[in-house]
Parts: sequence; structure tokens; C-alpha cells
Amino acid sequence: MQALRTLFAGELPQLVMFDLDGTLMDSVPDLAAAVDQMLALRSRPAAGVERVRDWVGNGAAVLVRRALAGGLHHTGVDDTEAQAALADFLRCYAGDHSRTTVYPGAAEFLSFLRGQGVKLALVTNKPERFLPELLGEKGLGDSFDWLVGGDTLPMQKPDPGALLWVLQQAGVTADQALFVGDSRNDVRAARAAGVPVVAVSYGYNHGEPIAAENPDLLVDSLDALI
Ligand SMILES: O=C(O)COP(=O)(O)O
Ligand SMILES: [Mg+2]
Repeated sequence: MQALRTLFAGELPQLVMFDLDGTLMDSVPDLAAAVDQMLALRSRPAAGVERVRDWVGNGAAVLVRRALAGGLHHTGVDDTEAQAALADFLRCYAGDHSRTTVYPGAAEFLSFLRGQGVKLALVTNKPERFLPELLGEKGLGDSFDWLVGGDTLPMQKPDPGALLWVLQQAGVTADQALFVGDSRNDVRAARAAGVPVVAVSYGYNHGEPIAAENPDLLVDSLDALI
């Protein structure tokens, strides 16, 4: 907590915005299962958890395009095929979140902040339709004042638009807010919004160490911030 308070002149932030996948929840096992089902429907080999981990972070449509391309760079994927594959992926993913787990320390940090009266928001690139059910299923249903999915607004992280929207809703200035995330999309969106940013070391960042993005703080678990 000492470290967190140093970012806010001895106080706590008034608003904390959280990324979801790779920050609060280890969701890759279920995302990979749905990707592999989508590929199997096309008689294509499974991608597997290790590769899918590096493809998560830019929302479902980009994840599916990366899976069709077999790598991070997905130019050249046919739009019609990508659209059909996205529909299959979304249908498969909706069915089963049983392998998704909340990271140790995440629930504790959220309830600590709630107890201190800090406003909380989820700002994820994951499609909005999955959020209420997934959070409820994993015991985080009452955690957030705002839920912003990747398709809630016209822009997605690393665009700062969703963060700026939440700041406006909350009536909080950027320097009184904090963003907590795992990927370069999070750090870059927070920087562009002027919001201090904490990164977690255990998440998904396209196979690169998140330290290279120079977050204001880097932690190995969220309860290190309590
Ligand atoms: O769905 C994704 O690609 C990533 O979601 P996130 O923004 O919560 O990491
Ligand atoms: Mg993430």
C-alpha cells in the first residue's frame, strides 16, 4: 500500500479501473478451448493455451483473426471467414467458463478498495455480453460501479476513450484515478488518458515482459497493493 499511496500523495485514488483478462482472471484456458472448437469446425489443428495466451488482449474479433492466421499478425485473413469464425467462437465461449479462475489477491484487493469507498470500474476489451455472468459466476458480481466491454463504446484499448468515458461518469480527474492492467494496451491507454498505471507481471502481454512498457508500478500480485 505504501507504494500505491506514493502515487497519490499519501492518499488512495478516488477511482480504480481494472482490466479483466490476465489481470483479475486467468481466462485463457476457456478462451483457448473456444478457439480450438472454432478451428476444429474448420478442420484445422488446435492452437492450444500457450499460443492463445499471446493472442489475447485486443478483443474477440482480433483473437479469432490471429487464430485463423496462426500468429499475432493477421493481415490477409478473409473478412467473410473471420466473421463466421467469430460467430462460432462467441457461441463456443458462451457455453463454458468453468476453467477460468480469479487470480490470488484480486478479490481481496477489490474488497479492500470497496471498503475504502473507492469507485471501481472494469474496462476490458472482452465483449460486454460475457461480463455480468462471468463476474457473477466467479464471485465478483457486485464489485464494479461501471462495466465497459470491448464493444460497449466505439473505441477499444489502447485508445483511451473508454477510460476517459469512465472518468467523466465518475466525475474524477485523471490524476486521481488509477488503471490496473496486464498488457501494453492497458499501459498505453492509461498513459494516453493521463491516468497512473499499475501493471501485473503474471498476465498476458503478447509474449513480452510488461516491464518494457514502464508502468508506474509493477506487482506480482494485487494484494501486494493492500
Ligand atoms: O478479450 C481480450 O482480448 C482481452 O480482454 P482484457 O482487455 O480484459 O485483457
Ligand atoms: Mg488483459
